[in-house]
Order: sequence, then C-alpha cells, then structure tokens
Amino acid sequence: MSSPPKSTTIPNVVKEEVIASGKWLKLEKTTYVDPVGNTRTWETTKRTTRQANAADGVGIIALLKRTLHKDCVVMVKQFRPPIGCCTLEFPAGLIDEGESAEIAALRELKEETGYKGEVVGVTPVTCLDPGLSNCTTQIVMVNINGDDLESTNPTQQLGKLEFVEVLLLPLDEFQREIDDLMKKERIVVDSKVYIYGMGMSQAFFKPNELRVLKQ
Ligand SMILES: Nc1nc(=O)[nH]c2c1ncn2[C@H]1C[C@H](O)[C@@H](COP(=O)(O)OP(=O)(O)O)O1
Repeated sequence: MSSPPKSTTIPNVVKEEVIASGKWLKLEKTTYVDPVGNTRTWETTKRTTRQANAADGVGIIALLKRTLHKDCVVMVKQFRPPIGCCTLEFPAGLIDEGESAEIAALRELKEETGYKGEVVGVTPVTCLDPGLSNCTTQIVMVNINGDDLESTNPTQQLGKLEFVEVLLLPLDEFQREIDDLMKKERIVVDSKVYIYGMGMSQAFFKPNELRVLKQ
C-alpha cells in the first residue's frame, strides 16, 4: 500500500467567487491550496445574514425544571422545506444584528416556545456541516423555572408564517422518547439532538454495566 503524500503546506483559501445568490443563501466557488500545495476548488454555501464576529445562529438546550415533575428538555417539531418533512430540533434561530448569542437564545426560546429562561452556559462558535457550508452555531444552555407563574401557561410569539410545535421530553428518558416518536411518525431528528441523547445514555444511565478494557 502506498503512503499518502506528505503535508508540506498550511492549507488556505485563496479566492471566493459567488456563483449564485438568493435572499437567504449564496453558492460560492472556493479556491484553496491543499496540504500538499495543490490549488483546488470547492463548492460552498453560505448564509447572507451573518453578522460580524458572530455565529450564524443559536441552538438552545432548555431544561424545564418543575417541583414534583421530571426535568424536561424543551424541543420543537416543525416542517423543514429543505428536507421535506418534520424535524425534531432544539429551539434555534438566527442571531440578529447587535445581539449576543445569549440574548438571541432567550429571544428565540420565548418566540418559539413561550418559555422565559436563564442562561447557564454557552459553547464556543461551532460548525454545523463544514463540507457543505461555513454555517456556525453557538449552543446556549438555559434553565427554565417551571414553577414561575409565567411558565405554567407559556404562549408562543410566532410570526404569521411560522408553525412550531413544542414537545417536552423527560431528560432521563430522552433517547427512548425520541426513538418512540420516530416509530410513530415520519420525523427526522437533528443530529445534535440525537447525539445529546446518546451522550447522556452513555454517561449516566448504565451505572451497573461492567467496564471492559479494550486493547
Ligand atoms: N434558507 C432559508 N430560506 C428561506 O427561504 N428562508 C429562510 C432561510 N433561512 C432562514 N430563513 C428565514 C425564515 C424566517 O422567517 C427567518 C428567521 O429564521 P429563524 O427563526 O431565525 O431561524 P430558524 O428557526 O432556524 O428557521 O429566516
């Protein structure tokens, strides 16, 4: 088997040309130098809405905490035209001009679900699908005091063209609830959501499983 060519160059982008542009998205031809010094091209999509020094959007992991109830993750289900069916996602949205990720997260959570939250953590800017697009997000962790009067009967603040259903999934059965939902209806789950569920299952919900050391 022949060995791969040795990296000799720091890869970098040398040119970005717009091929097609719409209101929300554009398609570019990206010319770059690869790790062995060859000049190549890539087809790249970008959002037109990105604000300076910010991620494109936020995703919100919102935990609803109520006395005598299990903690629940606040989820949204909506029809997504690019994929042609409903998806299960964390509440999410684009960051507006002048907004921080934290402010955008609390605003989007209120609009999409009606809940008022408190920010307890935020990730760095993370990429979403870097082989396709430069799109980035920050995931904001939010707690909701469900005993607060304003959270007992939350009212969404959706635009006329927005149709978002709110689902509350118990944290301790998160992955199983999602699997059950997928058996019942045609729904595609956002990968961030499913990985969050798998991570929790692996970390917390098999305390008696014997650890096997693998060489
Ligand atoms: N790629 C898009 N095509 C559209 O035709 N419209 C789009 C695109 N991306 C965003 N939008 C519109 C739809 C909403 O009116 C606004 C804001 O969306 P937001 O709620 O912030 O984000 P999502 O919940 O992720 O749609 O942008």
